[in-house]
Amino acid sequence: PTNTVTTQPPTAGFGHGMHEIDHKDLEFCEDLGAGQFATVKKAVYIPRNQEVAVKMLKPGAMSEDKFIAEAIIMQQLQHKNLVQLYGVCTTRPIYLITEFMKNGSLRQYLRNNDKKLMHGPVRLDMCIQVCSGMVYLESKQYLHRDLAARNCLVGENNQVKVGDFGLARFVEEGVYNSSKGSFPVRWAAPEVLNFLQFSIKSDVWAFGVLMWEVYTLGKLPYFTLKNTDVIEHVKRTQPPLHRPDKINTDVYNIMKSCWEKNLDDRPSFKGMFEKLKELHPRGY
Ligand SMILES: CN(C)c1ccc2c(c1)CCN(c1cccc(-c3cc(Nc4ccc(C(=O)N5CCOCC5)cn4)c(=O)n(C)c3)c1CO)C2=O
Repeated sequence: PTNTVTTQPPTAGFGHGMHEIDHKDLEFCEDLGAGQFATVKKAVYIPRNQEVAVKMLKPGAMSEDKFIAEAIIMQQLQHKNLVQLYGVCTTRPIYLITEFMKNGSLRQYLRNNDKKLMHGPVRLDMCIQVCSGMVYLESKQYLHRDLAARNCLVGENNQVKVGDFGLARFVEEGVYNSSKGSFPVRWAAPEVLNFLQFSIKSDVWAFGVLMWEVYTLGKLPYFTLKNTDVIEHVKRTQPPLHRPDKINTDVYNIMKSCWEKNLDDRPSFKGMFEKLKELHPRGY
């Protein structure tokens, strides 16, 4: 029932429990880019003099009402490896105010910093951080639905966080699978390609592809194939992606386990997290 009085749980807002942020409390700085669904600007949240990112949903790209309702749940998802949603401006255009990550998307970071990322531990550490954020979402039975290096962000000293979790649900019908062919086929599990069957196990499949992106320093999965051929390839090729150079066999085995055809044979994020931590030289 919506009419019960609930004491606001401690939210990730700016501490005052409200999830509504007023436009006038934001001082905008430079553009951070425009995704398919939103344009994002850097800003300062004046009352706390805090750097934030402001995501302005592109009108029509996402159903705004559904999103506002979801924002309250998203704001309560709090973990050091999830980009924190601080609050929303519900007056149109809808703004989402999130934590600012100074080094942008993980995919860009991998491609722009390949020199210093060449040695193993850093790449394994990045996979462990993403896995840690996904262990938390798994524990909350919250699906990402579009896990990929482009949807993760990098902060100070190689800190990696999972972003835009759950937003895929609010993309207006037809935007994802529109003629623009923007559906993330290269990260999609067979049951998603066949039946759009999303589950934590399809997020696990995507995590395996993300690990491959990290170890290839941001290569496009199946870069020799075009989207339509990827669908056929994934259905009949096991493992779907070749072994990246200079990867530890145990790490590659974990990556391959994400791509089991039968989703029940794929590991949990919790299970992978434990195994990945054991493989890290500095130990966790
Ligand atoms: C439905 N799905 C899956 C969605 C929905 C929205 C979005 C995405 C997926 C993912 C893409 N995206 C999006 C679009 C634009 C910005 C952000 C985006 C970019 C940030 N940070 C930065 C920092 C620096 C730079 C930069 O310019 N450089 C160049 C110099 O070297 C350092 C990096 C870019 N972004 C940031 O902190 N947040 C929270 C979001 C984001 C991430 O949020 C979205 O807004």
